[in-house]
Amino acid sequence: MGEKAEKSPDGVKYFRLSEIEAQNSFKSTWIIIHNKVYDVTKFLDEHPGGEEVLREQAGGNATESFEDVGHSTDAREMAASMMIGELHPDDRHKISKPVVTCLVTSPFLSCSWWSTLILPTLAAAIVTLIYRIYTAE
Ligand code: HEM
Repeated sequence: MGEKAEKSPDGVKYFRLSEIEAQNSFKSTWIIIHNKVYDVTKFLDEHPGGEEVLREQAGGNATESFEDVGHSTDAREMAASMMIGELHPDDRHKISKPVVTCLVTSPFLSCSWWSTLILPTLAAAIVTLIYRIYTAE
């Protein structure tokens, strides 16, 4: 009870995360991208990126993988035609990741926890090394 699909005030169908997670088979494959729910069952063997990548995300949050690929506008329009509803607002926190504060940004690295830790540490180590060499004599 309570954990059933509902409609938002503007008529969008809301799915609970538990309902979406159950759609992870060949018979029915749903994925979540930006809190929207897509039924990609019929699209599996048409996907230019292959069905395997979609099946790996089945029943779960595919937002990051979808954006990492840098899908075209065409791809986004195709996705829109497969949208069947949205993740229930009360379940959205369950799939969102904690926000990483980016201390160091570099064009070669994306902001990740290790780059924010390793880069400053490495920089400090190099400065210390140079300082030691200059003050050795
Ligand atoms: C409804 C969702 C999706 C649609 C409509 C879609 C559609 C497409 C389309 C049309 C392309 C061709 C390139 C382009 O136009 O950007 C493509 C490529 C690709 N897609 Fe998707 N995609 C979806 C979801 C995903 C997800 C969730 C993943 C990863 C888990 C993924 C992984 C890829 C990869 C790796 C390629 C690149 C293939 C290559 O360049 O050889 N796609 N997709």
